Amino acid sequence: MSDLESDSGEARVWRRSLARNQFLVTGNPNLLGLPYFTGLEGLLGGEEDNESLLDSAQYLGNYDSSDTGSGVELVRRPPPRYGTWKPVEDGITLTWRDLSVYVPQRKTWYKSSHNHKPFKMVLNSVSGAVRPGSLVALMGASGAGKSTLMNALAHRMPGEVVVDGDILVNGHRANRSMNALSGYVHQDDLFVPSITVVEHLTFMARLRMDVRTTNGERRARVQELLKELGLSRVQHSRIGSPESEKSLSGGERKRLAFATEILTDPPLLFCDEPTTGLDAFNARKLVRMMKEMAARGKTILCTIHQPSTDVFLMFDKLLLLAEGRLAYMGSSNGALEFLDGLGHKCPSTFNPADFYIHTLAVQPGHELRSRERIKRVCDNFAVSAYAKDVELIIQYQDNRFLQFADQKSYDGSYSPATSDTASTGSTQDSIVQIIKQIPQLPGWWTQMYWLWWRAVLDSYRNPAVHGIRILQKIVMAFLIGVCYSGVEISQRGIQDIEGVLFIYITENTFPSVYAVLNVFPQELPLFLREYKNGIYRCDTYYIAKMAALMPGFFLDPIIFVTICYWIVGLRPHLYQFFMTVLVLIFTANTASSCGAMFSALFESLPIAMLMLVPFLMTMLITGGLMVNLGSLPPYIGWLKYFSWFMYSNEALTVVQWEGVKNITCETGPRVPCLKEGSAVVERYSFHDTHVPMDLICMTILFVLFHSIGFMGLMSRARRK
Ligand SMILES: Nc1ncnc2c1ncn2[C@@H]1O[C@H](COP(=O)(O)OP(=O)(O)OP(=O)(O)O)[C@@H](O)[C@H]1O
Repeated sequence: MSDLESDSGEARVWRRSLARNQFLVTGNPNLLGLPYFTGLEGLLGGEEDNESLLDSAQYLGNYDSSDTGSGVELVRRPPPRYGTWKPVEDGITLTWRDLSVYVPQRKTWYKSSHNHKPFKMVLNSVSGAVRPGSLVALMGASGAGKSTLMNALAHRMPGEVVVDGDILVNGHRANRSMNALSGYVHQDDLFVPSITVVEHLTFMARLRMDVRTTNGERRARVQELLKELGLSRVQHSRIGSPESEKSLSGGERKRLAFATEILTDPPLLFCDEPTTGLDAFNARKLVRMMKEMAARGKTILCTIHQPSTDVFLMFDKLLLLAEGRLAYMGSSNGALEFLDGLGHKCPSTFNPADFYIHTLAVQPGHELRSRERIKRVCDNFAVSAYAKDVELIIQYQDNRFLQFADQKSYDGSYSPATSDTASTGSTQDSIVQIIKQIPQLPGWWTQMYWLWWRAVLDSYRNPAVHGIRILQKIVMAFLIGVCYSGVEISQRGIQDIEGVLFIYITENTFPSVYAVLNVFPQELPLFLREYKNGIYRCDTYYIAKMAALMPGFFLDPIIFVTICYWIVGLRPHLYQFFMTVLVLIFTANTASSCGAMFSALFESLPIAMLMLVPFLMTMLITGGLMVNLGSLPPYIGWLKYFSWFMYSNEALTVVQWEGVKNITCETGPRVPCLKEGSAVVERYSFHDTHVPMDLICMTILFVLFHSIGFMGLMSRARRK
């Protein structure tokens, strides 16, 4: 050891050990002259005790600290074990000041309109700070606003919710860049049920880990997490869903959700009740993992319900919320002292966590008294020394922000007087400058590929989507074939042939529409969450989802026509057969695009169905199947241009009757007779030169329906 510097006035000494990057510190860190410590000036207020040194050590984020009795030993942490990119070394300090959240209130018929307030305040001017290297427990009674606070801090609030106040990351407004910086373990976990645990983690590793990470490193990280979270045994089990064909237990799902969020080792982690549903052993193990992450400089904010005493003691700091207000923020022991000072003493037999919740809950039957108690606690906290400590950290972070703004305005690239929105761009740039090592996400094609991969696994493991549908197609093809077998080219045969073509169209329309109708409503919550987390774009999701289903809309018509065409006895030429298949492939795909449009436009399946039925009926009527197109009134006739039934019907009719001569006439001069195929085509107001145009029009409808569907999904994703 060698003395490197000492402060003569107050005999503060710091020394560095001979081992590289290892410090033994005694005295006030303000005097150390290290860049890490300079920022703490004023924050520590000249305190010299070891506790503030430990805090300082934690503040550094990339140091481990221990109290040796005579001083504090700081040891630089080893570099991360995986990936070519390194986690953020300086860590993240998250601060928020006067944060209020207002949620919209729906107007109900029984509430008089003058009493109706459009917004309800669920968070009331809450301020706080979380420093790197700390594991903070966010506690409060049910409905206190814990999830709301976490969502607001994580910038994962629905669009209709109003968030007022400042949220700063290392002194800068983070906004959407928060997605790249943070992981968020939600209270309710959402997965694609048909894929396995390892497939899910592989998918996430491909889309969330830095693009420079090698495949071997990704696989190693997945295996490491499976092992650490005790999921190796179930890695090849399907995740399943809690309502049906259950596969993973609730605890396993929780652990998988946690593994998903820590895959990238984010510098900031929000966990909303991650231990709910876990047994004591797994809850302890999970919190210990968080503790280890915090010890590596991560910033972790975690809501927790009824933790056992030992789990509770693992948290460094405590944040208590009550009725949307801040009731306490500081060390876990400090909360007991603070409440004790207000006359709320924790009985020795009580778990402190239970005591806090009990003290800050609105107790049924004693609402008024409970609210008075909560108000008193919150009011007292606002003027307490604990609140001042928090305020000091916030002020320090504010100063960093102002320094940045001054610097930018000096450079001429930033004006502090500009609006919040205007400053967002510069602020995001600054975040990128500060936190240089946030993962670089994969590009458009990689996203497409992996989303398609997951969608294919999902759809082909779901028997309702393909297996049963193909079986149904085969059965229907035989049934229809038998009913119409032996049609002939005669006057009576015209009706039979047109009838069977009508059945072909409907049989390739309705199943295709309904096959996709539930695709988006069913997966909407998962899509919205993943989209908000910035895992992928809306267009890649939409296209991948459709691309995964599309082979079915090629296969269905091929199977159907191959069986049915020959049994019915339609024109026995390869050209007519292949053209019939082709037209029906176009029909099935256009119909599926219509289903996708309704699926994406409406949030739930029943509403999508409700809207679809009149639309399909209109398309069917204007398709020339039920009514001669020539007799449609002009004010409704234009709708036929949106009807793929019409294009398909025309193309199939032309293909069947093209070049047909000498159709036998019934005996008797009064019976009308169509002697040639062209006369049949004309009879239905079709044109025998229109087949290519029919195919082009169906393609245009396909693109139009998908474009509308995509825009619907996009606007929902942005709104929610
Ligand atoms: N989007 C919303 N619309 C209407 N009310 C909301 C919304 N979000 C939150 N609230 C209300 O705000 C209050 C706080 O909700 P929040 O979910 O944050 O509580 P919590 O402390 O996380 O509760 P719990 O522990 O039960 O999950 C509740 O009364 C809730 O009904």
